[in-house]
Amino acid sequence: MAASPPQHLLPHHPRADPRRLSHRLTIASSLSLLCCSLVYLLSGLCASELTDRNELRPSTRDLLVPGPDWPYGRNRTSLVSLAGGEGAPGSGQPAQDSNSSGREWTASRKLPQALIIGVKKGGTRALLEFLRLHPDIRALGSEPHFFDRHYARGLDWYRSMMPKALGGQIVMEKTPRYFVTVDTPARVHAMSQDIKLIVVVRDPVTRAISDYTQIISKTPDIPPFETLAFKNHTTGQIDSLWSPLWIGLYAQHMERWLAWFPRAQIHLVSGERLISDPAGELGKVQDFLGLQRIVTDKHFYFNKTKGFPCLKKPEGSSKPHCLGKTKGRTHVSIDPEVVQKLRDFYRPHNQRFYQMAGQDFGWQ
Ligand SMILES: Nc1ncnc2c1ncn2[C@@H]1O[C@H](COP(=O)(O)OS(=O)(=O)O)[C@@H](OP(=O)(O)O)[C@H]1O
Repeated sequence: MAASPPQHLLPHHPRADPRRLSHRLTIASSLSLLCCSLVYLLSGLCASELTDRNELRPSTRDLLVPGPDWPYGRNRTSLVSLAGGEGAPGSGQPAQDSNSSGREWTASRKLPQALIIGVKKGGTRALLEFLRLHPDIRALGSEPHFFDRHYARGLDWYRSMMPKALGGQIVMEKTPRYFVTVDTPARVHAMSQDIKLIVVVRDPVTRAISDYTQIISKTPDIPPFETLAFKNHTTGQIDSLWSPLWIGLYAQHMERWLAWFPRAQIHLVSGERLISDPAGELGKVQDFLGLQRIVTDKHFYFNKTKGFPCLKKPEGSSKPHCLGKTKGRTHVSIDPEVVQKLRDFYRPHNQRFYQMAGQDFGWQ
């Protein structure tokens, strides 16, 4: 007959002790309840964190939708912009949204609350691309030219061109030609009396040469700068109606805007300081837009090869970014005597502009 093991070595069968069993069951169910609560709490936290990141603060990378001068294609929007080119409002189709991974159903298309209205060759692309780093700004990559060329398409069309934005975000676009087109101030005013207007101004002589450099790069057969700049080269009479010179009559253009908007609603950016101190100029623009100063000197570095400030690695990207090669190009060389004549021509106009602006931009 086989011997039974001693009683204390026998496996303890629960049924053998109902009191212990119920005690253990109570502990087990309390533990599982605690675990469930913990899992629930943690998943809730994760969900709300995702919501914050995607809805309230789309990543900087999502906001870096390249415009025509921004050589880093990323999605279909940027290709549409690139295809449209500067001055073309894309395909006329509603804007594709850059932040397709985000919770777009909470975002909507709104009319812009801020515009970069000029000036051509002032540094408007640099300003727009730098502002885009701000999570509270949604900016259209291409120039829609709504108020100067496509006004007849109506505000619904204009709205449909804008990128989707969340509640607190500011929608903006840049079309440098607005500053000099006669009907634009009244049209902008009819859309919004509160809109914030930004003008990047640059020494009008350098600006004119920059403008001409672009024109001759597209149409190499045009006459020399001197021929177009003077009505009569011998008498030195300037042709102020020649577009590259006419655009530089800032006081004249500013006067038209001031007939519709108070001075406080127009912010002037120095094109020269945008190059020498981009963070300083961006700080003032962010203040003007009522935004937190998020774009700071941490975002910029000076690229010696390009000779201009560029962006350090934007969030989510491993590469620094500079503007495209049509920005910051070598200007055609102009006879210094001609340059001096132009400086003399602009001096009184610049003085008048400084008075209107309440700011001396230090052009010679
Ligand atoms: N960071 C940076 N990188 C490159 N270029 C810069 C930058 N900041 C300002 N700029 C100046 O911007 C000038 C072009 O101005 P815009 O962008 O307003 O031109 S345009 O009206 O949209 O064609 C361009 O003019 P050019 O130098 O004549 O090419 C630049 O001087």
